[in-house]
Amino acid sequence: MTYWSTRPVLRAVPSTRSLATAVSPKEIVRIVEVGPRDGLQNEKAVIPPATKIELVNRLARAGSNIIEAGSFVSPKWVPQMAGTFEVMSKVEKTPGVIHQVLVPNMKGLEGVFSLHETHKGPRPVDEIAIFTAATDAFAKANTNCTVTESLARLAPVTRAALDRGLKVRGYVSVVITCPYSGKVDYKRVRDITRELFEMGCYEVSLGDTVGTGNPTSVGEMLETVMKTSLVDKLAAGDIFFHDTFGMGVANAMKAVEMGVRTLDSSVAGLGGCPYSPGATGNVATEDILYALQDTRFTAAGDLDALVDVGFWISEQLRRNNESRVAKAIRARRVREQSVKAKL
Ligand SMILES: CC(C)(COP(=O)([O-])OP(=O)([O-])OC[C@H]1O[C@@H](n2cnc3c(N)ncnc32)[C@H](O)[C@@H]1OP(=O)([O-])[O-])[C@@H](O)C(=O)NCCC(=O)NCCSC(=O)C[C@@](C)(O)CC(=O)[O-]
Repeated sequence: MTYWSTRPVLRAVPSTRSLATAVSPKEIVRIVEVGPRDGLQNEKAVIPPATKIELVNRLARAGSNIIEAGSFVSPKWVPQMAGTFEVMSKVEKTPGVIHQVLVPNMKGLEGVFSLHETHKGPRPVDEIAIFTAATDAFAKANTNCTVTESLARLAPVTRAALDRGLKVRGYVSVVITCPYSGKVDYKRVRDITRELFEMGCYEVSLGDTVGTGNPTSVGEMLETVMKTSLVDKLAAGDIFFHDTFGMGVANAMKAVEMGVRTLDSSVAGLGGCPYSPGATGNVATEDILYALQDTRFTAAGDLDALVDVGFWISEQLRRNNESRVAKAIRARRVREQSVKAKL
């Protein structure tokens, strides 16, 4: 069978075809690879900067073209993210690959500025991501302040980043369920999303941080959020699924069906969130790429190469690879090799 090696990369319509026979070009779904940040931040093992750099570079070589590579947060709060300055200063800059980092406050942004001032060559950071939550309880656990306080803290960070030519992406956590205060009011998600857009974010990622959502609740949440004047922008926005209940791929496909054109995922299903007890890893990038195959959508990334990256990083972390697609592909490779050996 050849479908394992089908590469879900951009496919152009050959110009020699007549209009009558031309295949419609596929619509692009952007994939933000968050494994090196949201993934590694919640793994028990703290890996050295050299391994993180290798991960980011291997992902780029495997075709990931938007990579969240680290975060400039307090190492006391998230020790796994210590060393992001070094990681970003040594990551290979490949044309066409966007490197993003998470920033919680002005101190974090100053870290990015100082990296850019001292770095020789192209700027290592193309975009920053700021984050807040849909509930005060989660915002306090994650950033030691309420949602309103976090938005007030993030507004000047966004302005300063935009002034220096850095694009800004926003995250809203716990858009379905909060691990501390239960079911979330989707109107609150809508209002916070709107504030992030008004602040200057070009895209807002809606995180089902606990991973309790299913296609029905995700659909209801998206419908509420899309009932604003910002429907177009949200359609260009994205949604971020943790896979605690195994609904990650189904939820992602539901979001795509509803017009969302960016998805966040982690190679090998790395990660979770340190302030979200019980949350498992993110939906695996390999699983999303597989689900998008044979649809009218296409996304960057070489599935076979990403499977290799996923097994490599899982080995470094001494953890299991949580991508079901990756495990199935590896099992198939083993079978094919043993058949060949017998010939
Ligand atoms: C926001 C703070 C800093 C507030 O934490 P705080 O304790 O209120 O901050 P503070 O201003 O009082 O500072 C405390 C100490 O941290 C230092 N500090 C302060 N800022 C920085 C910084 N940027 N970089 C490095 N150090 C910093 C600061 O210098 C000081 O050091 P000390 O004087 O004690 O030695 C803290 O709560 C924090 O770092 N939180 C980050 C939590 C985090 O990274 N969570 C995971 C990311 S969010 C997520 O994963 C969800 C998402 C986005 O993926 C979507 C989803 O799935 O839901």
